[in-house]
Amino acid sequence: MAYIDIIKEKARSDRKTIVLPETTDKRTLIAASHIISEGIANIIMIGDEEKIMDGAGWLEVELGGAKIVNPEKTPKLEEYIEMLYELRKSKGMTMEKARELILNDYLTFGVMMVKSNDADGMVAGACHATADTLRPALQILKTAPGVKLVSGFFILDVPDCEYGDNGTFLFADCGLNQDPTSEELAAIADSSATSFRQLVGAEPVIAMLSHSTKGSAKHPLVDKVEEATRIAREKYPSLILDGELQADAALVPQVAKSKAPGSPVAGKANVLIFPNLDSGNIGYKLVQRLAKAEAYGPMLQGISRPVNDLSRGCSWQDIVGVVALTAVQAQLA
Ligand SMILES: CC(C)(COP(=O)(O)OP(=O)(O)OC[C@H]1O[C@@H](n2cnc3c(N)ncnc32)[C@H](O)[C@@H]1OP(=O)(O)O)[C@@H](O)C(=O)NCCC(=O)NCCS
Ligand SMILES: CC(=O)OP(=O)(O)O
Repeated sequence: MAYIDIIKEKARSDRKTIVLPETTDKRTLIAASHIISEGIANIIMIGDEEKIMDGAGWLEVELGGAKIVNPEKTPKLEEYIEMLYELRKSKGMTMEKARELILNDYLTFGVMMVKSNDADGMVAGACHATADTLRPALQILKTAPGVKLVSGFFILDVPDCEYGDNGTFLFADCGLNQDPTSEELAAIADSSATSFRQLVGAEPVIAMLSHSTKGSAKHPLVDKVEEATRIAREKYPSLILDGELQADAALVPQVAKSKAPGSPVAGKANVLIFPNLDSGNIGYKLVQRLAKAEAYGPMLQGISRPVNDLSRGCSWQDIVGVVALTAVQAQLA
């Protein structure tokens, strides 16, 4: 069974309610119809019912089972405005600004639905840049208890691949933290271990990636990853984690033997922690496009409720996959 089919099956076993606020996006409408017909999640779409149904009619997709919430007509309008104002007034939010956001910014409206337990999770980002998609989630939902940093990961399912967990990998951070410190990289490794266990169901084997393996290069960039490895080992001693490792040493047993003999991770890694967002974002897109991998994300970890992003380059199938993964996160929340 393909990785994502297992996730869809899990999602179906305890159906959650996911908000899709980008209802002018064609791929989102097509994805919604598949999610409903496959029973993966209950769907809430935000916007004007007539416009959404016109869009669906034009695309010839069935949205019969979706709940449509129009911010202008919802009985929850005043409650959400008041709540947003209360949550953000110390950061300069006014009642007027809160009203404008709740009425006009569907991403903020969707996050407020999740915050208010009117939905279990949200997926957006097909037609919004990541910064705009994630900001309301970070501002309103905040980190989960005991977590300092939210980070972004992808699940990659690589065809015909003998590495990782039968070709399935977690890559982080590919979406959020632009230049994490050593301390932050260690925290990203710990959150990624939890996400991997939850969503892949296997033991994480974590490589802290660099352009150097075990001191083969000298540079402050290498020192950062070496220090992150030291911190992670000290703070999370039960993790199977090693660094600094180049990608080939992390993945390929033959290369691991010569570059990092004796490493518990080299040649076996299934969780790859990138040193910064340039390498993480470029790395996942190369694997997705050149190796024809399925790429689901950027998913968030460390946030208090499940809200996940998409690439603007996503397909409707990617949206279905991320919704299924979001539903599984919601089951575990
Ligand atoms: C997401 C992002 C926009 C946040 O940065 P920002 O707009 O400058 O916003 P701020 O730093 O003021 O953060 C906004 C809020 O989110 C919180 N926040 C930001 N990053 C956070 C993180 N990694 N973990 C937890 N909270 C975070 C801040 O604490 C702040 O909360 P507050 O307003 O209650 O104080 C920024 O990190 C970013 O642009 N990341 C890259 C996204 C991207 O382009 N990715 C590539 C494509 S996937
Ligand atoms: C994840 C990502 O790179 O998002 P986008 O392609 O929308 O910038």
